[in-house]
Amino acid sequence: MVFTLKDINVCIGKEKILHNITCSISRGRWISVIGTSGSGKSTLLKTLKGLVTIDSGEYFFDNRKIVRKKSIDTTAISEVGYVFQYPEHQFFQTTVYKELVLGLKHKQYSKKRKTEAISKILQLFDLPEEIITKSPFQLSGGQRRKLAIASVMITEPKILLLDEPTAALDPMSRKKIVEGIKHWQEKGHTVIFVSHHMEDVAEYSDDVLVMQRGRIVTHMDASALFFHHGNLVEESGMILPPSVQLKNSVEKLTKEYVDIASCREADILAAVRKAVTKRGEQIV
Ligand SMILES: Nc1ncnc2c1ncn2[C@@H]1O[C@H](COP(=O)(O)OP(=O)(O)OP(=O)(O)O)[C@@H](O)[C@H]1O
Repeated sequence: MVFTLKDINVCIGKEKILHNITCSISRGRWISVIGTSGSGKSTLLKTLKGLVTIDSGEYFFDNRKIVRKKSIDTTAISEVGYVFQYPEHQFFQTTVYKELVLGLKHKQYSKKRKTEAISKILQLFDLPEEIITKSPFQLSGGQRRKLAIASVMITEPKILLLDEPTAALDPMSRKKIVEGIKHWQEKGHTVIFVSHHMEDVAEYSDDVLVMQRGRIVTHMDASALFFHHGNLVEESGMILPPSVQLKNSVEKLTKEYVDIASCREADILAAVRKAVTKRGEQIV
């Protein structure tokens, strides 16, 4: 297990924000964290990155206990990259170039290699080279979000904590970025992804963690959650992904269970198409 939390409680001021959080996360998986606004998703991510004080409970990273007297040994989690919910919170440099080169400061790269690494990451995120002399605060909202992810990715973390990384992005940019992250995860990296986009959650997650009022309501395989425990999603105040809603409507209409391998949209649409075609043939 890369992360193991046991009975973690987090208070901010006098308010208890996280209640008895217990969960284990394996390496190499994509875990999405969902829940309505204020359910504690960002606070959970901040807890994993050691950005909030843990009131009580135990935190193990790679099976090593890393909380001592409420504070986290952050050097133990240096391979964990964190993309803030609001990109503005992570920019400290005066130019995009400085922001990106900062991520390479621990690498023994020549100037040429640094420039190449920066060009490569800009290309990956579809950001024009011209922006490198600009202040991060002169970029558009979507460009800032891309820069926020790029400036963490350039450090080559093994684990990425992403807090709503695609908010404020147009649909094409969103798809491109999430697919890029998926491609990176499939090479053996771990992704913990907070998102309100249920389509993305269904499309890319291995497991989903559902939060409600600072508690983990459930943590299970994405297909099992959306196909067999959709009530937990809805009872927690969220809406099922459109493709899952379509599957449910077809099942209601045909009174037959539609068997589907995964909750990825293409798999659902193929199975629904098959079920509808079969029914059409029976009618004829
Ligand atoms: N710095 C803070 N001071 C006081 N309360 C806070 C602070 N940060 C978070 N909270 C409270 O903790 C609770 C959980 O907030 P959190 O940001 O973790 O929720 P979230 O699920 O990420 O919400 P969203 O989807 O809106 O980003 C909320 O009630 C919030 O008001």
